[in-house]
Amino acid sequence: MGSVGGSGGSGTEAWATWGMFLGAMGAMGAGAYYMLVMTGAAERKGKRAVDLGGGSITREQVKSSYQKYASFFEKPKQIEAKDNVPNFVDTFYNLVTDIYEWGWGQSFHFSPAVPGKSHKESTRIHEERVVDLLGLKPGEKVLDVGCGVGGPMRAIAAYSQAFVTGITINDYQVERARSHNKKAGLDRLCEVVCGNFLQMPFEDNSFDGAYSIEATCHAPELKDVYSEVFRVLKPGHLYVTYEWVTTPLFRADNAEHVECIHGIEHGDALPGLRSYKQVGEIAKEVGFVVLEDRDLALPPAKPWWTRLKMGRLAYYRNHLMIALLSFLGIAPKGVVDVHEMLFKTADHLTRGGETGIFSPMHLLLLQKPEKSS
Ligand SMILES: C=C(CC[C@@H](C)[C@H]1CC[C@H]2C3=CC[C@H]4[C@H](C)[C@@H](O)CC[C@]4(C)[C@H]3CC[C@]12C)C(C)C
Ligand SMILES: C[S@@+](CC[C@H](N)C(=O)[O-])C[C@H]1O[C@@H](n2cnc3c(N)ncnc32)[C@H](O)[C@@H]1O
Repeated sequence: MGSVGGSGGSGTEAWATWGMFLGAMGAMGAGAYYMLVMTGAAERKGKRAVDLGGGSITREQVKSSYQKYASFFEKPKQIEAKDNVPNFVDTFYNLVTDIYEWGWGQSFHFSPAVPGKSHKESTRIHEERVVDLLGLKPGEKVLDVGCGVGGPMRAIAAYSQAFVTGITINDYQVERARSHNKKAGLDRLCEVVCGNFLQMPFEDNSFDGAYSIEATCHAPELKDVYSEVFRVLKPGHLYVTYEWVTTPLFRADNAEHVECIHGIEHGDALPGLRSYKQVGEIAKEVGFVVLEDRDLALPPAKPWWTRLKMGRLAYYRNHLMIALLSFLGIAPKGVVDVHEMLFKTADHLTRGGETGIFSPMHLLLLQKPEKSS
């Protein structure tokens, strides 16, 4: 029998076996460490798998908060009660903000793919378009309606040198956005306020421009948020919004279309998607002059959903990782359910894009008239 430390051939074999065993253990450990700590899912962005939490919700409350979120869509649908919506949206962002940052980045929106450019560059191009449309100048004051953790805000401030004020209903996002602004050295230009965009804590006629990127879809009544933007914007000045809508290809009598749109609403905290036609009409009702009303997703733009679709393999890996972290007690229990919900919504969004029945980037360029009627 060869023993460790014994002499002769069998002793050498035993050492070799031990060496191989330890090597394999080391490689597995390094692999697990890489998976859990180092990999940043689709991209690297400052959140790690081991940091995933529930925003401002305590670890213990994540599971019950998710159950509460899901129950909003059960009958009778609480989501249909207008007053419940901001609270419900706040809960949603407590649940998803860390996962979004970890798996997508600091800009919580889609962008048309740009040939030869990375996702990061395409995202920036989509954000900088806002500056060009608004004609923003250094030193002007612009409002970001529904700012998330501030990816667009920082790109827009850096590109225009304008002062950006962002508003979000979610206080965890305020904390994240302020920390990112500071790290990026942009806190001189960017400020973040926690509040409801249906009743904004800003003076009338106080902004030189305003924009919203994939945020007003959370408003139970679009008219309410557009009226608020109208109120705080200086006369003659511009508002750009990228809206989530159903397109002319959507058929309300097609069961597959309806199922896909409901899937998008459930996975993205939406009180009900509006049609491409409604958004422009509502803007006019509020008093805006509509300067542009078009879908940025239409060709020649390249698909916005390829990034989502291509990430599928990474989502499976993420799911395993989250399940393991949750099992080990590192991630809060309900995070697995939240991730599963996002997994499903990724499919619905991709189908919405591929069939062309849904767009997350219907552009409205609106002007507040010099004299309001
Ligand atoms: C504008 C809104 C959010 C748009 C997007 C930023 C997010 C919509 C769906 C999200 C995701 C889906 C799948 C997730 C994946 C399973 C996970 O492993 C990593 C994160 C995802 C890719 C996640 C990232 C953000 C989205 C693309 C709404 C809410 C109005
Ligand atoms: C999908 S995120 C988009 C964030 C940001 N525009 C971006 O592109 O990164 C939607 C944002 O709208 C905000 N929001 C939704 N309803 C709101 C409300 N009633 N008042 C203020 N913010 C709201 C959310 O908190 C979130 O920050």
